[in-house]
Amino acid sequence: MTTVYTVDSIPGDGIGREVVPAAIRCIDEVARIEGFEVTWRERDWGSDRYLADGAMMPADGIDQLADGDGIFLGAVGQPGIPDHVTLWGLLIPIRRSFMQYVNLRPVRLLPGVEARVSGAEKLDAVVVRENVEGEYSEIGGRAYDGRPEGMAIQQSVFTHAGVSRVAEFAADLAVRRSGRLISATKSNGILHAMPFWDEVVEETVSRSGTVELESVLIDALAARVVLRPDSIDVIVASNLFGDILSDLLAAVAGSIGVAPSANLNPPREHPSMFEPVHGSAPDIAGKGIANPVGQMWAGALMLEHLGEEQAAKRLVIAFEAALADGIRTADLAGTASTLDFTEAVIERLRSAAR
Ligand SMILES: NC(=O)c1ccc[n+]([C@@H]2O[C@H](COP(=O)([O-])OP(=O)(O)OC[C@H]3O[C@@H](n4cnc5c(N)ncnc54)[C@H](O)[C@@H]3O)[C@@H](O)[C@H]2O)c1
Ligand SMILES: O=C(O)C[C@@H](O)C(=O)O
Ligand SMILES: [K+]
Ligand SMILES: [Mn+2]
Repeated sequence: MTTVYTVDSIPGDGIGREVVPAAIRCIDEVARIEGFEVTWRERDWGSDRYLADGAMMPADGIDQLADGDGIFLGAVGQPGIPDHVTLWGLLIPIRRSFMQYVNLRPVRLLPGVEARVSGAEKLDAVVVRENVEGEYSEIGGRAYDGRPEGMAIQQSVFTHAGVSRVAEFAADLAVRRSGRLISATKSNGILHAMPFWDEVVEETVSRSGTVELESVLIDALAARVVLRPDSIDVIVASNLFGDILSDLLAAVAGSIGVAPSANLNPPREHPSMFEPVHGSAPDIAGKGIANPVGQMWAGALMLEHLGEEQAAKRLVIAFEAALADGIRTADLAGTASTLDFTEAVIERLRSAAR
């Protein structure tokens, strides 16, 4: 009997609507080759829906996703709508409702891509970003809007459970890689939350036995990413620090357009969500030039999560081969369109399967 996976696809906004269909074509192709099927439940959720109905997704949107095997997201965000409305109306509720507390963001220099800084040739790292608490919180408020007394207060939330589970995940990953783990911190300036982060990370990682833990202040770590990218393997970081570091590392690896992310619910009690690191890129949306590699790689992470490791490998090998052959989009100084690149990947999937 053929295995069938049910995946909710949410292309969302901007280039999400270009790179999601591109990646789906490739996933369907590897599924055919490997002999399984994906039933896509396409959701037209996002900014257009918000403008028409006042909500990014239906009131029972989370329930609709709950029984699926995974969620395949493009990006949300559109000029004219405040970015917190689009993020908190769709992306963040999904991450939180499904306890996707790990945001896994691998990054490495892909074949054929020119290193932007020296040392990036050997860049091969993973950011383990805390994904449901930290600096992202609903706790706070505004007062006296529009008056000189106008103010905003935003509380960070760091819990023992939240920090230790993400640290444990990162330590386990470090054990399977170099054995080294960097914790991004700011315990010199952030008086309560970051010393707490340090303590809980240290206590958790020490239980893992062999992992060599290095706490690095986030400002110095940002510089180190650029100056010595090859000195970095696994990083565990709070929600905001991990967000910033992942764009920075992606840029060092050539383009934000190639970076994938997996929003994981490690106990597998709920579906996980796979998306590129990048956003809806309104500056290039509709031009057909977006790099679909980040979305394709996110698709490979999803296939791996589903247990289809062979299919995941095939997909990564195929987009790497297309890049190595010089087929590259404009962000990587190439001339290929999204469609050209996608066709090139499909061609390589087919010829490798022959
Ligand atoms: N997970 C998400 O849904 C998510 C992530 C980040 C940003 N956003 C939203 O996206 C919107 C735009 O945000 P931004 O401009 O800060 O970040 P962005 O990632 O959308 O774009 C930053 C720059 O990178 C380029 N870029 C991004 N992806 C690319 C790709 N695949 N190929 C080629 N070039 C690419 C863009 O053209 C732009 O110049 C905002 O509304 C923001 O809130 C959403
Ligand atoms: O988490 C966010 O802030 C949205 C986006 O920037 C991301 O990296 O997923
Ligand atoms: K995204
Ligand atoms: Mn981001």
